Order: sequence, then C-alpha cells, then structure tokens
Amino acid sequence: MPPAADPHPPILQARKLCKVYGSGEAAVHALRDVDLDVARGEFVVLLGASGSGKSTLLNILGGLDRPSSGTLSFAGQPLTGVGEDALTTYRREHVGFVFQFYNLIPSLTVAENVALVTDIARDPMPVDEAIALVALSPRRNHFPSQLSGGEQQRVAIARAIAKRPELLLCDEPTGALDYATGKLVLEVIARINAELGTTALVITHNAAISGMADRVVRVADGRIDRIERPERRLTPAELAW
Ligand SMILES: Nc1ncnc2c1ncn2[C@@H]1O[C@H](COP(=O)(O)OP(=O)(O)OP(=O)(O)O)[C@@H](O)[C@H]1O
Repeated sequence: MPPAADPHPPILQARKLCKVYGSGEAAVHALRDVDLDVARGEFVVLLGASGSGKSTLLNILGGLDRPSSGTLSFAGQPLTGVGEDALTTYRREHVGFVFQFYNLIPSLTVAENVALVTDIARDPMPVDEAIALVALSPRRNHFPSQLSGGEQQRVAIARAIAKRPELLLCDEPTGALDYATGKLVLEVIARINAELGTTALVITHNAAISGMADRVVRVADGRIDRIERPERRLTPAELAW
C-alpha cells in the first residue's frame, strides 16, 4: 500500500534547492542544498549578511524565480518541474509580495492602488477592509506622494494581502524606514500573521526583528547555517535596536 498522504503538509517544502547564476568561472552559487519546511501560519525571519542568498531563496519560494536544481512544493503540490502558467497561477493566487521600495503607482490613490489587485483576484477582501487592516482608512483617497515612507509601505502590505494570499513574502520591508516607522510596519505584518493566519516570511538585516518570529532562519554563503526558535515571540513594541 502506498503511504497515506500527509494531512497537514508544510505550506512550503524545499529540498536540496540550488541556484547558480552564470556559468564557468563566473558562476555564482547563490543557494547550496537548501532544505526548509515552513508550517502554515508560521512567522519566519530570514537573517544573513548581504549576498548570503536570502532574496534568491525568497524569490524561489514565491515563484518569481526557479532553482537550478532541487524541489519545492506548496501545500503538497510541486512547484518545480511545472510550466510557466502554473507558476504564474501560484504567484497570483497564493503569494503576496512586499519589497523594500513600495512600488506603488504614483498617479493612483491608496484605494486605487489596492483595487488594482482586488479587481483581478479570485476571492479578494473588500478594498476598504484591506486598508483598515493596515490602519490607513483616513488616507484612502490620498496619493502615495502625500504619504510617509511607512504609510506607503503599509499600502504595499494592504495591496499584498487584499487577495487573501496564504503566503506573505517580505524582502527588507523596513530597509528604507527609520526605527519607529519600521516598527509600525512590522506590527502590521505581525497582526496580519496573527489575525488572518497568513504565513509570513520576512527578510531582514536587523537581528532585533528576529524576536518577533516563530523561527529564525540564518542564511550564510547560500546555505541554512542554523534555525532558531525563540522561547517567546515578542511583539514589535517589545523589540529594541
Ligand atoms: N541575477 C543575478 N546574476 C548573478 N548573480 C546574482 C544574481 N542575483 C543574485 N546574484 C548573486 O547571488 C548571491 C546571493 O544574492 P542575494 O540577492 O540572494 O543575497 P541577499 O542575501 O538577499 O543579499 P542582500 O541582503 O544584499 O539583498 C550574491 O552573490 C549575488 O551577487
């Protein structure tokens, strides 16, 4: 008899992921044999020096890029060895991305920026619900240029979560923000993880942020160097750096 399927597969399962950019003498081994399981609802922080491979890993986990070798699955379904259409569907339906620079459309208001996503999503939340989740309801009709960096990042988060993705992948979401503003943005990500159950993976250079995580994955030279599980998850307000 074949083994029974795991009733609760990890939302992400990576095995022996490798990524090589270029070839020959110019080859860069950005990821080397990365194994990682992420449980549904987890809050994972990825830490590591510049160039260690964090963005490469996050981009592959989010279906923005493909590994050179190794396997990846989402909720038990393979994402490696599949066509471009399957990867696009995965990204569109299941993944919300937040980057360091907010990538908002300057000529559209907050509500219109979020609506860009809800208009094409399968089961989106109402635009104003997404905006309320990031505490920007009073600014719904403002343009990005009228908002602070932290507020713009919260709009980017509203846009990322409005389609109710299972995964929220954030690459240096506080990288361009000052201390207090960065904390506010992290509070929003932590609240979405807690209230919506969205699995969150957050890249940072800032080790202090790791106190917020269920698990801290340390990446060094393209490998997972170690994984730590803090005894108690801190709120962003309790973090200090
Ligand atoms: N498109 C590319 N072509 C060639 N090399 C690349 C490419 N993208 C990334 N790399 C290299 O792969 C390695 C890992 O890069 P990656 O961006 O994943 O690191 P990172 O940990 O996210 O760094 P940072 O914290 O500076 O963003 C680096 O040596 C980088 O120069």
